[in-house]
Amino acid sequence: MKKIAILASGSGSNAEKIMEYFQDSEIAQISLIASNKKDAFVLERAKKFDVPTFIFNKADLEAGLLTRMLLGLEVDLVVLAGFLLKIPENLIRSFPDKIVNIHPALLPKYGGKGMYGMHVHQAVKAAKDEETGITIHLVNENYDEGKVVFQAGVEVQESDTPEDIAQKVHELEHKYFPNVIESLL
Ligand SMILES: Nc1nc2c(c(=O)[nH]1)N[C@@H](CN(C=O)c1ccc(C(=O)N[C@@H](CCC(=O)O)C(=O)O)cc1)CN2
Ligand SMILES: NCC(=O)N[C@@H]1O[C@H](COP(=O)([O-])[O-])[C@@H](O)[C@H]1O
Repeated sequence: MKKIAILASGSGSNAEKIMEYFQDSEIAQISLIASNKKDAFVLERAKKFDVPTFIFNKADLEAGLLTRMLLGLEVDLVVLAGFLLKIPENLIRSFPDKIVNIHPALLPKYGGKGMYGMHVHQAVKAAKDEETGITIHLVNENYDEGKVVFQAGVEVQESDTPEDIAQKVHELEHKYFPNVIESLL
């Protein structure tokens, strides 16, 4: 049975879809949901699925505390699902090509520092792009520059608000992320 840990900083709708997907799986289990925000709603979602949770801060992350926990749990894949801190070298070195992130745009467009959540959809709207989408990629030391493993696009209408765009992107994320995660195990 493969073990998956999810890191998330916010609501956790992607984390919930992943927990649902693997709930009765014989291939993998969600061993941990970890967050850097003690009030993140993802922690409530974890309780519904009886998934253990762990709260940490940026100093813990950079000191290797989370890395040691994930190694101790013998996690096979680390999934970033709306996680908003930079993954440090100590974690990347311990899980080479085993950390995967979902980004709410078609990288390399709209990536890098500051490009997260609604900031991304606002930028797509401001640019009057006719398409956006999702990118699922392996994580390296820089934001949004790791190897792309999957992309999917969706049309943006002129009348779409950033919130409409966010909804369309979330639908893509929920549809594809669990399957792509399974393909990486
Ligand atoms: N080493 C890596 N760490 C992380 C990556 C990555 O590709 N390599 N992806 C991000 C997720 N992400 C985009 O997909 C992303 C998240 C957050 C930011 C950002 O600018 N964060 C702010 C802090 C925000 C906060 O603390 O609320 C910042 O760094 O100033 C950019 C991209 C996860 N980690
Ligand atoms: N750059 C990172 C980033 O913006 N990640 C995005 O945060 C959202 C989390 O939603 P969720 O908490 O409902 O899963 C998702 O749209 C994800 O792509």
